[in-house]
Amino acid sequence: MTIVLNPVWINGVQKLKVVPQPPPRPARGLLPPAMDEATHTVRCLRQLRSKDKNIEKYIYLTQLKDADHRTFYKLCLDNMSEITPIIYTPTVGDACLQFSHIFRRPEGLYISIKDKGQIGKILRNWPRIDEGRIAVVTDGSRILGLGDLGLNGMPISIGKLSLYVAGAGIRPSSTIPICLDLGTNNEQFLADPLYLGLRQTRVPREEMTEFMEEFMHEMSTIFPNLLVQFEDFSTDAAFTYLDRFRQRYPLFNDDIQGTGAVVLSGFLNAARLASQAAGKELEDQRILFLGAGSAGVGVATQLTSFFKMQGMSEEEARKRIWLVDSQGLIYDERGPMAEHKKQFSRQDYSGPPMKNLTEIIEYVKPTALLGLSTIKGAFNQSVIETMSRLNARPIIFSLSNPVQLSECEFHEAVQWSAGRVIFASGSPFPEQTHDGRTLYPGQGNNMYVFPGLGLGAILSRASAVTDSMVEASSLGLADALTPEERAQDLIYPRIERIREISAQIACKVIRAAQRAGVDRTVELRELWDDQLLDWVKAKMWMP
Ligand SMILES: NC(=O)c1ccc[n+]([C@@H]2O[C@H](COP(=O)([O-])OP(=O)(O)OC[C@H]3O[C@@H](n4cnc5c(N)ncnc54)[C@H](O)[C@@H]3O)[C@@H](O)[C@H]2O)c1
Ligand SMILES: O=C(O)C[C@H](O)C(=O)O
Ligand SMILES: [Mg+2]
Repeated sequence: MTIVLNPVWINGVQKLKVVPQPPPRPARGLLPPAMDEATHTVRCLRQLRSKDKNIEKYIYLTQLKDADHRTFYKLCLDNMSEITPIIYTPTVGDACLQFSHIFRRPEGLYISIKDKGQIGKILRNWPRIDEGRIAVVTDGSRILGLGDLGLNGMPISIGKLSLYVAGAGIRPSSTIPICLDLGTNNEQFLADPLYLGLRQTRVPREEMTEFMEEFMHEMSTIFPNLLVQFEDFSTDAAFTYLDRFRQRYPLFNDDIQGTGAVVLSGFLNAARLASQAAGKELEDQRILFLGAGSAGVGVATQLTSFFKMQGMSEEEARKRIWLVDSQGLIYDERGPMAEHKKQFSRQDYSGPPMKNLTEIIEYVKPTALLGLSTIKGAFNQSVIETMSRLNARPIIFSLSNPVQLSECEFHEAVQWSAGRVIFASGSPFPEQTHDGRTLYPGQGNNMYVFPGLGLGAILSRASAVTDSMVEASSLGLADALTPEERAQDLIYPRIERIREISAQIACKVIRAAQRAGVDRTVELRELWDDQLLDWVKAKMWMP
């Protein structure tokens, strides 16, 4: 790659900045005479649309990215709402299930338990060490709601990083998709002769922790400017390694923190609509969760901020939140429970275990019902009709992924609530017409947050990702709705505007990093807000 040194002014001082240049056009004769970029993008879009199955579209796009990443990202940017569901949720779920069968060429880094003791040596094999800025790391132990997929989880890291590039303009060469192979308990994969991972069950937790310590240490030594995003670790590992490493390295857990931020943002907008319709105050909201895993508890924790913004204490805020897991309503007298659930365990209920969701709704009288349970159809007609009887505009977020695990589909929520629902889902659903009106579902997926959160953390060279930075990303997203989007009752902006939104989120994150004193690009402190926004936008890579 050619390098050009461009003079730039920083705080009145002229410095030379390294600007990598695109590769030169192939020599005359090596391209057909009528080949031009714009028409080629149209050609690729036609080829993509000619495929019937989404998994074939996924394979086509993977190969296009490998052969010609500029055209791939141009296609993404020009067709965000069409392409995101293919390279990301929900199709990426099928890509993971079939990864060992559809695999063409390797992409990313594979580190296995067999590499313990020499992880640094393996990391040094990465061809672009100096450029590394963001790694998405999974151990494949809880891929979407699909369970333990072992090494087949790699497409999750790849898909998230494609959205970093498309959605936030992170330079492709600075992204590192990583899959840690610590074994799998997926018997079907272990028996599959094509499975690409180690043929062994998962290692005990103690051994995993030693591995993770070595991995994080070597990562920070070899890639000193790297932000790490943990993705789709099983519940206990997700909480354990976030707590263990977040003070020592710049990292965040997308399922706990990214999801918390995206749902807080959508909830802020939804609660305004619901409270207006009911003629009530924002502080009257009561939230019931189905699912108390890493995402459920992550979101519940972040939603306490909603109540604190209304002037409540932490304790009062928690009292507005009820959690249900596979055993039913979570309350102290039920008996021993996992550590992460305790903070939301109810002390004000002491009857027999309550398992039926409609009965729990009658007891709690929630204004909002949020699903992170992986249970398809859990929000059935009786559940939604009960929510609709209790609320002028019920808030229903059916957040489990992929689409076949969603607690309910948008058309069901519209029909059973007679068009009154305020709805968001993890996976995309088509819009609906009701009584001559077009209703749009929100996509409450962390994809709205992690690109901007990551961009802000990378550009400020934050030494840690603080709670205040995560919250700033959420408020940045909530504020990003345009008047037109608000007029259509949207609670999330349209995905086509993701670059603009990511830039706004990144600015809020940078300011939060500065307030927390974890920023290391200190010259950004001198910039006014509009200068900072311009600077962030100028940093974004364009295909
Ligand atoms: N929309 C998003 O951005 C987003 C982000 C993260 C996770 N998710 C999705 O959320 C889901 C859960 O993820 P997680 O990491 O919390 O998983 P998890 O395995 O940690 O948690 C699942 C939870 O659901 C509960 N559950 C299981 N069966 C139940 C039942 N029959 N009734 C009630 N509760 C039941 C479990 O007890 C557990 O508390 C997944 O489908 C994941 O894809 C969505
Ligand atoms: O990957 C997604 O689509 C969202 C989330 O991180 C999940 O695990 O479901
Ligand atoms: Mg995830």
